[in-house]
Amino acid sequence: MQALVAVVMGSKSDWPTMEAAAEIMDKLQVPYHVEVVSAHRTPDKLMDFASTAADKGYKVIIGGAGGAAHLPGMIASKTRLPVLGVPVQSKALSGMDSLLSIVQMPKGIAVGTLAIGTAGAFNAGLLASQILATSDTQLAARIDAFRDEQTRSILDNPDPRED
Ligand SMILES: Nc1c(C(=O)O)ncn1[C@@H]1O[C@H](COP(=O)(O)O)[C@@H](O)[C@H]1O
Repeated sequence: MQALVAVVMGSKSDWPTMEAAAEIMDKLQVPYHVEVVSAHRTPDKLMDFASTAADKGYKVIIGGAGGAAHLPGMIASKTRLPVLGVPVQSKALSGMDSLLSIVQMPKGIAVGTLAIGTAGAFNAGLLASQILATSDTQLAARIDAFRDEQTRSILDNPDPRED
């Protein structure tokens, strides 16, 4: 099946965070592609990836990186596709470095920045799915069902002392 979302990350060490994006897209049946690409370590591959992403049929790109996280911004500089950036939690600065590297884009090149860590990765997968759902009514229905399920699980068990 044609992958509609590309999930790229700066290192294999980012996968334990970025797999949360895959988790929600699996649940919502959104086809995606996963690959390590680094602005710093594989700069030519990054430029090639970003400049051919739209021709490959991707509609949204999720980029996760930690530390000096230039990856999402550099991808955004070479593609018109929406880029969602996930700051991976770093050891030295707990992800504040990743967050600020991704969020402080200069005017004119946009990256949508999510929260630090797995919650941000999960929401990046969800937001990518919501973007695709603007032109896919079946996916929209699956997202509504996911949200209903989430709401119901809270309303059905509101006592904080019980699992
Ligand atoms: N921030 C970037 C980029 C980039 O922005 O291109 N490439 C790798 N990295 C990050 O370096 C961290 C440490 O990587 P290693 O664990 O491989 O040493 C990872 O979080 C990765 O995203």
